Amino acid sequence: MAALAQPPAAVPSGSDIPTYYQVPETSYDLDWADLATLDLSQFDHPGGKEQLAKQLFDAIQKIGFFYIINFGLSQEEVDRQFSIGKEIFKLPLEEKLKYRAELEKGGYNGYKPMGLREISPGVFDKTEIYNIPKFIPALERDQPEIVNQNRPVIEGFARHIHNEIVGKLLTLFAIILELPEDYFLKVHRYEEKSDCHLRYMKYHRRSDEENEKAGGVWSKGHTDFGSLTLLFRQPVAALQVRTPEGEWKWVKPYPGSITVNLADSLHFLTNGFLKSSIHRVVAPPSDQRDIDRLGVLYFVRPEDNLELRPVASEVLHRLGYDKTTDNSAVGITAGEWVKARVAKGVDKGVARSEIGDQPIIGGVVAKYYD
Ligand SMILES: O=C(O)CCC(=O)C(=O)O
Ligand SMILES: [Fe+2]
Repeated sequence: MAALAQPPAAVPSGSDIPTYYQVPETSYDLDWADLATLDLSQFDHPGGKEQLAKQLFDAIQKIGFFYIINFGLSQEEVDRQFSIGKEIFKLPLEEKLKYRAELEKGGYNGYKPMGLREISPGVFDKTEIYNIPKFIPALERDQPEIVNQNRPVIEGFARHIHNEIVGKLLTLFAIILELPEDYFLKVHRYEEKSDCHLRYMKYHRRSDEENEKAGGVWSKGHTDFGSLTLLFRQPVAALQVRTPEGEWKWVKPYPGSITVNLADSLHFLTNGFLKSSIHRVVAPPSDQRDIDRLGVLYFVRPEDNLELRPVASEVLHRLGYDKTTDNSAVGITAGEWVKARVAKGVDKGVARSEIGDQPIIGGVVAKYYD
C-alpha cells in the first residue's frame, strides 16, 4: 500500500535519541485557573487576527496567562525536545558543569546545577536548567555533544517558536494597543542580540519530608523577566498562578497546547496594562509525586538595547495606564534588567534567598511570594 502523504514537518528530525513517552495525567480535580485558549490557526484567516486580539484583550484583563493551540508543531516534534532535555540531564555532573552558566555575571545560557536557590530557610531548590541562546553568531557557545548532534532539530524548533508563534503573539499585542502591527516585532528580531532562550528544565522529585519542610513549594512565586514565556508541559500538575485576589490556582497542562505567560518587560512597556503574572511550582498531587518533572520552555526577551519606557498608545491613555508608576523602568534597558535579575539570584555561586522584596536595579524591586 502506498504510504500516506505526511504534512511537511516544521522541524527536521534529529539524531538517534530515545522516543519520549508522556506520563499519565493526574486523576485529581484540582482548583484550576479559568484561562482562555487562542487558536492560532485563525491568525491568517480574514479578520482572524483582529478576532484573536479581541479575545486576548478580554482574557488578559485579570491574569497574564493563557493557552495557545494549533501553533504548527506536532506532539512528536515537542516530545523530541523532551527527549533531548532528558538526555542532557542524564550526563554526568562534571560534564554538565563544563557548560555552567555565568550566573554571577548575569549570564544565563548553559547549565544551572540544582541547589543554588534557597526556597525557605534551609531548603534549597532541586531544579536543573539547561538554557540555549538564539542561534546567531554573537551568542555561539560550546555545547555538549548531544546538543551539537541535534542542533538542526533544536534550532528549527527555536526558530519556529520565535518566528511563527511569538511573532503572531507580539502582533496581537500591537493590535490590542492600536500600534503598527510590527511595533513589537521590530524590537524582538531573531538575528539581534537578546536574552531569548530555549530551556530544558528538570525538577527532581522530593521526598515527603522535603516537601513538608518547604511547605510543598518547589519554586517560589515570581514573575519572569522578559516579554513572554512559552511552556511546553508534561501532563504534570505543579504550576500555579496567583490571582489578583492573592489566591493560588493550578494551571492545567492541556495536551496539544502551550501555556503562555506575560513577563516583566511587557509590563514595563505598557505601564502594567499587560500584567507580568506571578506564578510558582509546587509538589504535584500524590498520583504524580514520584515523577521527575521535565519542562521545555521558550523565554522571549526584547533586544538587549531596548529601553523599558512605556509605549505611547492611545489605548493606554484611554484606560489610564499612561501615568508613570513608582515601579517604572524608564532608563533601564531590557538587557540590563535581565542581567540584574539573574545576578541578584546568585552570589558567588552561593544560594540567595528568594524571600520578600529584592531591589534589582535603578530602584526597581522584584517580589517573591510563598
Ligand atoms: O516549570 C514550570 O512550570 C514553570 C517554570 C517557571 O516559572 C520558570 O522557569 O520561570
Ligand atoms: Fe517563571
